[in-house]
Amino acid sequence: MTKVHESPGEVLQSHPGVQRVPSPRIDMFVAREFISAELCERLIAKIEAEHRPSTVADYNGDDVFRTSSTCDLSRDDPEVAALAARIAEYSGIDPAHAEPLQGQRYEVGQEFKAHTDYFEPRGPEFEKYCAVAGQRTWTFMVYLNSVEAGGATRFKVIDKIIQPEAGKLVCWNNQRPDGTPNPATLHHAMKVRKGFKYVITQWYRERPWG
Ligand SMILES: O=C(O)CCC(=O)C(=O)O
Ligand SMILES: [Fe+2]
Repeated sequence: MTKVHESPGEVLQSHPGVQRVPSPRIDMFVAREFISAELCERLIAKIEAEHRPSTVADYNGDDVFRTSSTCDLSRDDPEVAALAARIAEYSGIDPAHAEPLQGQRYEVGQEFKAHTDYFEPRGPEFEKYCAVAGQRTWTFMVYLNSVEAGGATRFKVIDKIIQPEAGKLVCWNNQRPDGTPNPATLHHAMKVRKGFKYVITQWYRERPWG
């Protein structure tokens, strides 16, 4: 059993095979082969079956800021529910704080320019997105395929690039230890140059999702 006083960072650190990204500015971990190649394939099929243009909070006037597609993965799908449960258990985070799981799909030329996953505390849409469940805390992202070219995730403040690889988990705390948003989490899903890119994303909130 996970002890309640353990932080997600401590819980994550305890798993065999997990690597802490060596930066004093961000709590970030990578685990290869977090899910099987077979599960990756089935999740890709679900994303292919249903996706819509991705959206952004706090529109900044750039119509090509996020050009990917998003799939809302249903909790009624037992495989989706099992994956959400697995991530919660792995992180030690209360599953009630999880947003619905999403899939993201990128074609050649598509990207999500440098952004943070937290909502701008003074932004016009903070109230709309955060009134019930509060700010985003941790991001868990699993790459579902190895992209033929391009598609890496670049954290430019900490000078770290994560390459897509089927089943690889990357996760980070969007907040600093004092609970304020951490600008060092800035990241860019770089353009796919060849093939497709698929990921799943699990975001957690300060309070239960509702
Ligand atoms: O696809 C990626 O590499 C990153 C995706 C991302 O940053 C997001 O969906 O918030
Ligand atoms: Fe992001």
